[in-house]
Amino acid sequence: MWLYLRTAPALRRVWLRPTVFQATRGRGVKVYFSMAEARPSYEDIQKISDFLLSKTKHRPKIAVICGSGLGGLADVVEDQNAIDYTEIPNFPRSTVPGHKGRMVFGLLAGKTVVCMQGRFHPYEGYPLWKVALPVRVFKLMGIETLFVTNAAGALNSSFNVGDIMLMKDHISMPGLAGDNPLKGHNEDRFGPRFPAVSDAYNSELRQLARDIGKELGFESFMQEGVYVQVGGPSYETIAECKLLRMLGGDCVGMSTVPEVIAARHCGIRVFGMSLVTNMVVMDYDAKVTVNHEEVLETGKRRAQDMQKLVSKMIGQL
Ligand SMILES: O=P(O)(O)O[C@H]1O[C@H](CO)[C@@H](O)[C@H]1O
Ligand SMILES: Nc1nc2[nH]cnc2c(=O)[nH]1
Repeated sequence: MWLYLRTAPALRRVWLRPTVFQATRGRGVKVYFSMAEARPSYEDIQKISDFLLSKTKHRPKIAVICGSGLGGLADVVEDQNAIDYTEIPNFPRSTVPGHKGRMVFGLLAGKTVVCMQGRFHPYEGYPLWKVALPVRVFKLMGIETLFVTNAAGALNSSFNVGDIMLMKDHISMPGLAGDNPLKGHNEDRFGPRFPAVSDAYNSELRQLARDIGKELGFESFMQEGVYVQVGGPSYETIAECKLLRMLGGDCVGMSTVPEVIAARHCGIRVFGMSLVTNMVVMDYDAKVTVNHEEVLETGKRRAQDMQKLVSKMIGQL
């Protein structure tokens, strides 16, 4: 059963699920309803894609999702058309400092791109399908390659603040606990019910990053490793950090994996990169704690190098 609610700024369609049936003596059956926001259909996502393409002459095949404090890349896009998320119908809003909340179309290193200057996170209250929604919009726009960046804490003690880690794999804590952006009805027009993600991070793009990193003299601060996605927004306890390191994680953050899973599901190839903005706290005697200001500050310091690496890679695609 559908219920239509008028909420700012739009009319929202809410699916009412009958959840509890309770027999009442002599009075038939009582039905209780719980509310869940309806997922957009393929056609709804097509409308978002058409809306965006109607606002720009650019027709990108490459998309970039910028992490916390790493949106500067979108500012150097040339001949740009920027669309605020608040203008896009049925699109989430950015609520986190360091995420401007704009979709920027234009040219980077001579290639047509679209950059998301700000991503969505589960801790903002968004379900995983909504966090990954922009990737499906990208698919219907014609995107073939996705670059994802994020700010992350290093679990690997041989890493340093300011290192760039090429993502070779991930561990999704929400995924292992049963939450996944693909949970629920599978839309076959995007991809199969059971997609493989053992090859999620494209090895040729990783090799290109290594080669370009070498050319740029970045070898001393380039790493490769496994990103662990946690729910946040609280940072990890010391015991959690020790556990995640034992599981094989090199960096930890609160994002990226939902977008990567949705991208691989619909056949978009992915390159992922983490900027180490802090070392996680592993010592009970430590006097330091992690904070978002430090995360954004490190982002600023290393942003230029990350931008150089990403634009050179895009230039060579
Ligand atoms: O992953 P991005 O969006 O780069 O941001 C990272 O930094 C924030 C915490 O400081 C969290 O949102 C974490 O996921
Ligand atoms: N979960 C998590 N996310 C981060 N983003 C940047 N640093 C961190 C961190 O230490 N932990």
